[in-house]
Amino acid sequence: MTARVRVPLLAVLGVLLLAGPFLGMSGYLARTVMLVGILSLLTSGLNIVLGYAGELAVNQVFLYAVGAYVAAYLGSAHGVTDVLAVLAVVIVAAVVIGLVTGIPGLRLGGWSLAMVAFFMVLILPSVVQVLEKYTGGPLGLSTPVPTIFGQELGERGIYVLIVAAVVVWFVIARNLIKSAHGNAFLVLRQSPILAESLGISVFRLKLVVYVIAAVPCAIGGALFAWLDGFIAPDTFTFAMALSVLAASMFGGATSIYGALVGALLLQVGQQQLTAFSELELVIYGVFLLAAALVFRNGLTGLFRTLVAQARRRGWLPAAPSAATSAVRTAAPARSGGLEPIEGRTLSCRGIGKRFGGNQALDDVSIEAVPGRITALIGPNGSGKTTLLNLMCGFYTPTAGSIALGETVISGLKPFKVARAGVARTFQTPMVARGMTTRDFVAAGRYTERKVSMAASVLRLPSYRRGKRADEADALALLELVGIGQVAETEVSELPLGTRRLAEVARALAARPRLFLFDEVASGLDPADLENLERAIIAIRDAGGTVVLVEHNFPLVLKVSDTIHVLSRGELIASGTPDEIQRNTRVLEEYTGSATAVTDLELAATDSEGGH
Ligand SMILES: Nc1ncnc2c1ncn2[C@@H]1O[C@H](COP(=O)(O)OP(=O)(O)OP(=O)(O)O)[C@@H](O)[C@H]1O
Repeated sequence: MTARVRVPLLAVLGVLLLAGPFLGMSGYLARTVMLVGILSLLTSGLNIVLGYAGELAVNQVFLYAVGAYVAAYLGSAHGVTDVLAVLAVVIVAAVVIGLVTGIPGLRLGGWSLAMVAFFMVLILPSVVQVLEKYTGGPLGLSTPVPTIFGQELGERGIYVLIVAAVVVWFVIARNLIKSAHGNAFLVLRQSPILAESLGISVFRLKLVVYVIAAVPCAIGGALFAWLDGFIAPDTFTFAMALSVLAASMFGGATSIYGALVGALLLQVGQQQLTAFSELELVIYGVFLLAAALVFRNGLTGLFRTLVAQARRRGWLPAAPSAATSAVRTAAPARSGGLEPIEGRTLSCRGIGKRFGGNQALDDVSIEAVPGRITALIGPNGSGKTTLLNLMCGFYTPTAGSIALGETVISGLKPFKVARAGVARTFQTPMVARGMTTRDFVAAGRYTERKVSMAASVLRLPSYRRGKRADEADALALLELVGIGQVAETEVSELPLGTRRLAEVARALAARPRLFLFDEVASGLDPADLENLERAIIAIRDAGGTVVLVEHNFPLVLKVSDTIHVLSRGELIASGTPDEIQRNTRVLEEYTGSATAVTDLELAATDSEGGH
């Protein structure tokens, strides 16, 4: 469904839903709609933190309780019932709790964070007890009727408030996720290593996602307190935490509206199964297992797969590509060249790297200069990738230092090295699932052209300008590496060779000063190889500093200005391709590897014949 149809359709549905009670909707149905809405807020919170930050932080019920108690306490103890004032306090409370639990929790990450989150839900009754003076303890707390500008909200008013809050939240979530920030979240979920190499501080972004995800949960709590007019600790149970998890898995954690689908299923299911309430945990367990086994991306994922299959078989028309052609015309025509790049000299001085008892690199000193291609070759296990990982901050040298221009980059975190102007590709290409090739390439510019989250949510002109420029840039770069035709294809579905070229375009998008290509030619067919060669030469000609770690000797001999040869962690030769081809030490070292020597000799013959 195109946005032109979807947006008005959703708007009409939203208005009909809002007007429900005025059009004769029954009280039971209205309550179901409100409960689905509230549960969808919690599910959306979990979806954001699990589906995008990749952290199983199931603390939504804790935040829900915080929202509910804040609303109830402000109303009953201080007479503050104004919806906007209370929601403002609730949001601040969610942010504070998000920060206080997220900063230590996210440092631990993984299962430790999941345990912390479960623990938060388990200790809730004790917290309520300890704070009895404010929470009413096990007896609970009644919540005065909420007001807006001094007017009390009746039943219909509360209904409109809840539905409006849910609609507003989903618009916010949608706008955020469908922006460069959402793409950065997807990169983060796919691989923290990839995120860091794009200049993203993984810890900071995870914290931001975690805090954002806390907000709808706490708002849901306040709405629930107003809906029922009374809250008690037995509302905020472990079973509820599981129901949120089940709703997320059913709807699909990376689908924006999957939270609504999951919440609807769970809420309606719960209402139908009240006779079996003692079996609640068992039922959720079965739900979770079924969701995990049958459809890993939830019902919305299943729906998307079915639509994609129907399109492939021609039962449905192909996906609209109007957006592509619009962007295509917006892309500046470039004659295969690049804008000038301000390359920087990379200096590695006396580099040593030890892994336990294994000296992977010993006293290696090399330099790569702007406007030149510097290749790093050597047999398997000679230390090439280790050196590359040192250059981009994934390892810290045990001896020596690395500088980019005047800046010492060894010892910096990878995202800081990336921000200093270092971009890399990976031996096994790393791409994020759930985004187009064009968006993946544009993600390379995430830290360069930052449009704030607020501007993205509000779709301000700065957001639109940034998006247009990023898309045009990404398309031009895809054209440059010869794969413009896959701009709208899901990047994770590209074949290996095309994925490698997409990575090169992504590296270029960051406008770095130093390019590190790790075995970028492996797996490429001749046509792709030609495109790659052209791109590397374009980078060099534009003034970039290029380091090429490669086993493809014909390519190395053809494009390199300088070649450094590593063997068992030591630098055994440096020179021009001609010098290296005739270096007896290099040929001797390669004799240890039958394929390598054949490759090098063959390559030498090839390149001589070729020139
Ligand atoms: N994280 C690590 N922990 C322990 N040892 C490592 C680690 N990374 C690399 N090594 C070791 O360092 C040495 C150099 O490995 P490296 O991967 O850098 O070689 P390479 O030249 O890139 O090889 P290839 O061409 O096969 O990729 C090897 O002995 C390897 O086992």
